Amino acid sequence: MSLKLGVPSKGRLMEQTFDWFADRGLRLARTGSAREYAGTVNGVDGVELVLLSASEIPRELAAGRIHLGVTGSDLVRETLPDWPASVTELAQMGFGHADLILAVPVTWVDVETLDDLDAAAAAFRARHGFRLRIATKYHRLVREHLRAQGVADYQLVDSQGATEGTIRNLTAEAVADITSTGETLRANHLKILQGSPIHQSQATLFAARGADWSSTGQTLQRLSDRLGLPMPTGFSAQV
Ligand SMILES: Nc1ncnc2c1ncn2[C@@H]1O[C@H](COP(=O)(O)OP(=O)(O)OP(=O)(O)O)[C@@H](O)[C@H]1O
Ligand SMILES: O=P(O)(O)OC[C@H]1O[C@H](OP(=O)(O)OP(=O)(O)O)[C@H](O)[C@@H]1O
Repeated sequence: MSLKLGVPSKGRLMEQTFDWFADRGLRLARTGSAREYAGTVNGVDGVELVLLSASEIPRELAAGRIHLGVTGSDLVRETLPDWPASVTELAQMGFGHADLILAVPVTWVDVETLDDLDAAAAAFRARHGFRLRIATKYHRLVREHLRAQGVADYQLVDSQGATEGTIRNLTAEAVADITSTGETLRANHLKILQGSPIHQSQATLFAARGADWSSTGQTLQRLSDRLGLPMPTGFSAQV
């Protein structure tokens, strides 16, 4: 049985993943046409490349259908309840950095912090008769963060893309989304609430606890050696 390595199938995340492995002596390459999501790994025997949407990789890891996977740390935390029970982090890869933040319109001059948002949310509910709406696709992470900070007077509305546009479209009053350059927020006249981001994400190499390691433990050992990573505990090489 080969060890299945899942990597993002397109865009910068795929290219930077290929570069990260190449810097460590492993050549990842797509095979066939640009639309064929299969590939090869040269440098360590017994590793099969599986190209997947970055957002599907957490679920594939949790189901044990891939042994290793590269995706954003935000997507693993958002997708998998109790993620450390399903996967273990092998390496933070140093690219794909993005902060999950809360943002409100720049015209809300009295709202700079989460405490301010909490106060504004109470006033909003009193005035409008419904809870302030926060648009996001990061439901789990946002709920956990707001619960930990004692903020309850809000509702989440789902937005799977173009989230910053929801305020202009009057479907939300605030957004929780990832940002890297800040350009999308600026273009939509939004400002980030002060304080730590909800999560600081980067591309990360994960191993699936539930995958079948019975015949792939030795391959993981060879791969870890090649990448200069310690062999993770609980995945010991099988002879
Ligand atoms: N503007 C950005 N800058 C840096 N990282 C980003 C940016 N947008 C997304 N990311 C990161 O890239 C990863 C993948 O994001 P995204 O959700 O777009 O992938 P995806 O849903 O798999 O894409 P698709 O469904 O179109 O294949 C996430 O971990 C996210 O944090
Ligand atoms: O801070 P910036 O560099 O402007 O990047 C932030 C934008 O990037 C992501 O969107 P993406 O391009 O993935 O499209 P989406 O809106 O469909 O999620 C994210 O959702 C923000 O909209």
